[in-house]
Amino acid sequence: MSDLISVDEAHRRLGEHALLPQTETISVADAQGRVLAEAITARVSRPPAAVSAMDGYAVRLDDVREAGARLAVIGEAPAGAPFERPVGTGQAVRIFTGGEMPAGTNHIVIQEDTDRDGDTVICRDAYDHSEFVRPAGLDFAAGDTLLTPGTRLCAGELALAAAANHATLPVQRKLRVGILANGNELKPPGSDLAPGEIVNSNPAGLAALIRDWGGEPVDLGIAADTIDAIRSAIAGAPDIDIFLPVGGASVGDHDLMRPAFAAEGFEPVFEKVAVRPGKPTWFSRTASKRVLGLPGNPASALVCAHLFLQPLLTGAPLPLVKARLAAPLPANGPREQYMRAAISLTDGGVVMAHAAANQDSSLITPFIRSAGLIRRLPGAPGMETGQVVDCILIRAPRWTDQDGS
Ligand SMILES: Nc1nc2c(c(=O)[nH]1)N[C@H]1C(S)=C(S)[C@@H](COP(=O)(O)OP(=O)(O)OC[C@H]3O[C@@H](n4cnc5c(N)ncnc54)[C@H](O)[C@@H]3O)O[C@H]1N2
Ligand code: MOO
Repeated sequence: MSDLISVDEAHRRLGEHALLPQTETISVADAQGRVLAEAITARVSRPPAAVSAMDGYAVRLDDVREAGARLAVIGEAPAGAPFERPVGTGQAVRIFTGGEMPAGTNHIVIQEDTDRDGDTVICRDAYDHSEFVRPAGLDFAAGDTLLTPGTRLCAGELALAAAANHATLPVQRKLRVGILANGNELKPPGSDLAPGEIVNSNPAGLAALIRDWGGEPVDLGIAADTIDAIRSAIAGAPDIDIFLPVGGASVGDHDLMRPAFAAEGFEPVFEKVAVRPGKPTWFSRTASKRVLGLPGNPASALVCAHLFLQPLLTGAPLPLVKARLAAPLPANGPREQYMRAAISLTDGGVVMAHAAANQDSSLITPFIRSAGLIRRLPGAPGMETGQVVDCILIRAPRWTDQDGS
């Protein structure tokens, strides 16, 4: 089980052991960014009846085929208060945007093209086809399936669900991801640091990514470098779906995360991945829980969260784009490599990737300039400026970025 597996094989095993989503029902007002669990069907038609698209007069088209028609105004139809009687030949109804078309009318003359003489409206122009009428169900009809399961709810989807007369929506319950740091050297941000101590910085970045991917981060704190300390942190967090231990993943005497989780009943699915950075990344499971072990090196932790936690949380393929290299790259070694890179646009609109000069796995600073990770397959030859590479987007590019080195 200690085999070094490829990134593709790791993805296959993650997919095989993905947690089945559970459903909860929440208010539309709280549903931004959530993932629909069931199809949403329209409870009403929109618009519910034919309505006017403009302020003006609802008329019979046949009455205004000649310029200068004089029609008797027999009532009003503002939005929300339909005019109930049928409209006959030679008659018109004053109507406002969103008002229902009265029975018998099939055309709107906008008010700018009319003159008013007491209860008579004079339509100055001639018309040969119906205008400014929105038919019933133009947007959607009652019973239409509007949204399918798996849809992420953004502005358009939320407006649509509300318009279809849904106050609540069935969504996937957020997976609770428990971030567990480990290391006697770690202290919370803001601490007075003694010699040898460093800041526990990885959870801050990982929690942000978990939220971006629709999960709920839970800070399980810092466990000391003993199996018992790690085991009690695991046992003390019973409502976690995915444990995310960070650090203690490698082969040193203080790398105790795997044995601690094994002692708590987690069975290994993979133990190492041929990826750079992040070779010690590991994944284990019980019947209802998963644990993705990330290396403690900050760049390894963030990159491997993108590569392996993201698909576990979103169930979606990684967001790949093609870009041209802004600078040459050396040949790659035997591990698949993901290089932090700025993503920018040339004046001509070509997407460019510029790998950070230093790819050391301890560095955090390159992430503030990097919107992408250039993917280099095992043994890939050196590449020249302008050649096309695959990049995983790790955040929306700021297209004004010009350089990432
Ligand atoms: N003899 C070998 N040594 C190492 C190997 C190997 O194969 N053989 N692998 C190296 C690789 S690759 C990586 S990556 C690291 C992984 O190390 P661990 O996951 O065991 O991480 P730690 O040793 O706990 O920490 C590494 C580094 O990161 C710092 N760290 C840890 N946690 C945090 C945190 N929450 N916030 C900020 N910084 C953190 C820690 O202080 C260390 O400096 O192992 C190599 N070694
Ligand atoms: O995998 Mo480690 O991340 O190479 O430093």
